Amino acid sequence: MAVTQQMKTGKAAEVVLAEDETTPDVGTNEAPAGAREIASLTPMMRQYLEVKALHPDTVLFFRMGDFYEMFFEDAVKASELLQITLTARSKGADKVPMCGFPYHSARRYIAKLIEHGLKVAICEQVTEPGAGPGIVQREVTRVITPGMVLDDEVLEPQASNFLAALCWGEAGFGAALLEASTGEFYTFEAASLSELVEGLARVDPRELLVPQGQREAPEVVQVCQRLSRAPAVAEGEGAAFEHTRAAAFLRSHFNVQSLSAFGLDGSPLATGAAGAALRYLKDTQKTAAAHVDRLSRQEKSACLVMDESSRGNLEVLKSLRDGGRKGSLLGVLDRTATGLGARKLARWLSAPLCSLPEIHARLDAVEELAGKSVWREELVATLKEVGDLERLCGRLSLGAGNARDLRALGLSLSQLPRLGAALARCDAGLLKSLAGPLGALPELADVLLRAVTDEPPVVLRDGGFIRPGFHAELDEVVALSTSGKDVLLRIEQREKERTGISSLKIRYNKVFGYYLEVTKANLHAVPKDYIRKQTTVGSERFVTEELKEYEEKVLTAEERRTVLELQLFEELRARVITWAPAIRSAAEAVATADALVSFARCAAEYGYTRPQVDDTEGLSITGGRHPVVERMLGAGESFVPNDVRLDPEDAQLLIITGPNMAGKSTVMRQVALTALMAQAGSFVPAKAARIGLCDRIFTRVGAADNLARGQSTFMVEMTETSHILHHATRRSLVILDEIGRGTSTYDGLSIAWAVAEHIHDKVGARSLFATHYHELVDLARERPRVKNLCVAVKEQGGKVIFLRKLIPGGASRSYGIEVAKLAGLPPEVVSRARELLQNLESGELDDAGRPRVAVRSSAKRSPVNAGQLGLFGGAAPVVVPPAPSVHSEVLEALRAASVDRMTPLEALNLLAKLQRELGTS
Ligand SMILES: Nc1ncnc2c1ncn2[C@@H]1O[C@H](COP(=O)(O)OP(=O)(O)OP(=O)(O)O)[C@@H](O)[C@H]1O
Repeated sequence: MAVTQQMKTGKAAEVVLAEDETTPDVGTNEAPAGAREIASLTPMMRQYLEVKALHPDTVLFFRMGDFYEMFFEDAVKASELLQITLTARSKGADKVPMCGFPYHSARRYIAKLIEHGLKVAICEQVTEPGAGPGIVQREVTRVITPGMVLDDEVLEPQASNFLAALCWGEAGFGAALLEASTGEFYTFEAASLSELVEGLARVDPRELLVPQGQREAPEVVQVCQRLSRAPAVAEGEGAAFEHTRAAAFLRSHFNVQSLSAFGLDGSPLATGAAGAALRYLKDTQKTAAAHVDRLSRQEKSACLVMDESSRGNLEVLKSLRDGGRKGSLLGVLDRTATGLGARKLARWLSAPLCSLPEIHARLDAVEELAGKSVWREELVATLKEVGDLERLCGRLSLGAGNARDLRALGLSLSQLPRLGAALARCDAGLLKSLAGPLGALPELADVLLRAVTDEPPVVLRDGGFIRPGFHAELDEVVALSTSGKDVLLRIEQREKERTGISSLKIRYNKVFGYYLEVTKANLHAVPKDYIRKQTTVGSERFVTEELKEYEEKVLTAEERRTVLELQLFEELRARVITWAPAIRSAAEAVATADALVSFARCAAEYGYTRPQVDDTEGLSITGGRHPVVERMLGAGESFVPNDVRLDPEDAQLLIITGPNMAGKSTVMRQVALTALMAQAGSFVPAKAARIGLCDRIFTRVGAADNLARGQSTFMVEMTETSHILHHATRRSLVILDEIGRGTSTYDGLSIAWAVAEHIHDKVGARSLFATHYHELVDLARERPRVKNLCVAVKEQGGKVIFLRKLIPGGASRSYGIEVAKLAGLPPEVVSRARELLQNLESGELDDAGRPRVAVRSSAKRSPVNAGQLGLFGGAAPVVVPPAPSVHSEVLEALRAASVDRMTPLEALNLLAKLQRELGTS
């Protein structure tokens, strides 16, 4: 990094430009390196192509002085995506497409390319121009990929940015999740693809790393399709995933004899994935990755599992409307003060706990913080002063940080003792335990704040970031360079007086150094001891022996100052790296405190209560509200609370009926969200709640096409339902909204009924089942643990009033047509729908066996027209006289038969005759 920074000089730019101008022949604009005559290229373009050949799948930013340039197809692609002008190097047939921008705007452009899922390789000048024979040497110093980002401008503060390395075999899948900017590193193994996707979805990775040649493997394609945001896919060397090699690599990185402490014994797939992920980080960032100092294994049973579609349906992290945080549970509950806390909270909501002691520990902490409002807000004020410790430490450890990062780290660390002292005074065990890691770093904070100035420059090479008084030698050199400048000013004044040339100036440029400039009109007054250096349009430039001497002193002092400052920066950085594990522990404590404070703020401000979480299999919520819907209601609207009780003994499956728009989905979702919040350690929007631990939450809500997966709405619905039936247990919470609506009524009803029976008889999971099939309420008569509930409405003056109240019993009507009317369907369509509904309700078929539904009321009055219209018949009905059919004769004979006066034999004979007439015997 230091070398990189040293190259950022204007002088380098001049040399490179000169090199540019003297190299007109750069070949044709057919890009691939292999296809061109390398020998005929200029040395610099040869160098470019050599570097590019090592990084073929990246956009190569090639440093040329103060600019990054791109060539060939990279230039074409980048100019379009970045909206920068495409130019050409050289002319005629040898034109090479090229584009570029000043080095200091690189972050912005990197961010854009990463957003498009591309990788960027940064190729820097690693020798000083003119330092040796030939052209400046260049090397790729970092590769930035969607999953390997360190820069604040590219990263969202509240969101994690994970790489997921995957490998698979007969035993299943191994995954490693690595966050380059913070050093978080986890592994897990999965027996099936669904389980793998569940584990990955918790962190929503930006990039997948798979073994060479596997990018198109069905496993990879499916993972990409099933995640809510398709990640970029990179391939890593196959050998890096190989178990023994990966294990050796990990052992050497963590400096341990065995990987058993990381839970990797007997887990070849997880080990392979972890080894490959860490190697990818080291290879792309070209560093030792010291901040990755721990690796933990995620156990499935440790947290409440939600599959990707359930998490999406419940809008836990993102709203379904636009994929943003607003309108999601996270959007409501995130009142954190730091990026660290926001990321922690998102993690807690995507993986709620399954361990009662841990849940209770969080709830105790939230209870204490919720009850002490003044003190809580003081904590918030302190937390706001803490920067992103994880990312600051990560950047500095990976060699990508600058002096501003040191200063920000120093300021943040200096707040920790205050935070620690406040937490140590708490009663809740979890809060108290956070104080420990916060007290370990005052020494580092002190050094950083004493060393770095208040407003250091972004670019290290610009210098001036070490505070006076921190380093004696540096102070001396700085004094010399500034006093040298004073001397130059005195010389200028003296020479003006000596020559009488009042416009005489001492100036500086990189080629000639310091010189005296005299305008043409004053040349007659130039003394003999001036040595002419250069003539320009309006003036002449001179030097003197005295000026040369001072220049030497000033420049030497400035160079020495730069060298010293960079050296001091490296020393400070090394100190940060030494303290990295302690910084990461402190960051973890800050994040936990912040997330708990955020829960407490919501609890206090939104009127939440502490849930009772236990290991029973029941669930009971009194006066429950939907945490998001209640916050979205407009002025004058208020949320109607509802009670829900699920019990394995007598209310395991609740069938919820009610008109459209009544609030069925809302009440079911609020039950799921309440359970999820409770297990994440949050208070819940209810008067009282008792939640028996859930192992998984499943939701099958709404019907969304998944065209990307090539499946129809109904297919998606059935696939998800089948997943639930296979994976739900007695401890699960299942939310099913309108199962079967994606197909014909009879098919849908049959499927819904069979699914409900299966859940009751075989699965035993606590379930809520909303449906428009009123027939389903009959299930309660047959099955002991089925209970019917409906959402009440009132009819008043021909209008439907939604009461939003959940009451026992089944709904008798749908009011779908009333809702359609509310939605503005044309009046004639609404009244025709009413007519059709009446027909349907009075029987399916008319006497002639035709669908009654189509008959218009007016037509019913006229026997001539009976049964003549097709479903949704046209404006001019075609009159066809009813053809006597065998069926209608048989029906007529049946109708005429007086069964109560027949002997059994007569009845049998009649049956046989009718069958013969139908041709079935
Ligand atoms: N308890 C409540 N208090 C206040 N408003 C509510 C309540 N429940 C639902 N609502 C409002 O009613 C709207 C419709 O609710 P919801 O989508 O749950 O109805 P639904 O019965 O599932 O409808 P459909 O059968 O058409 O899917 C919600 O968007 C919300 O604004």
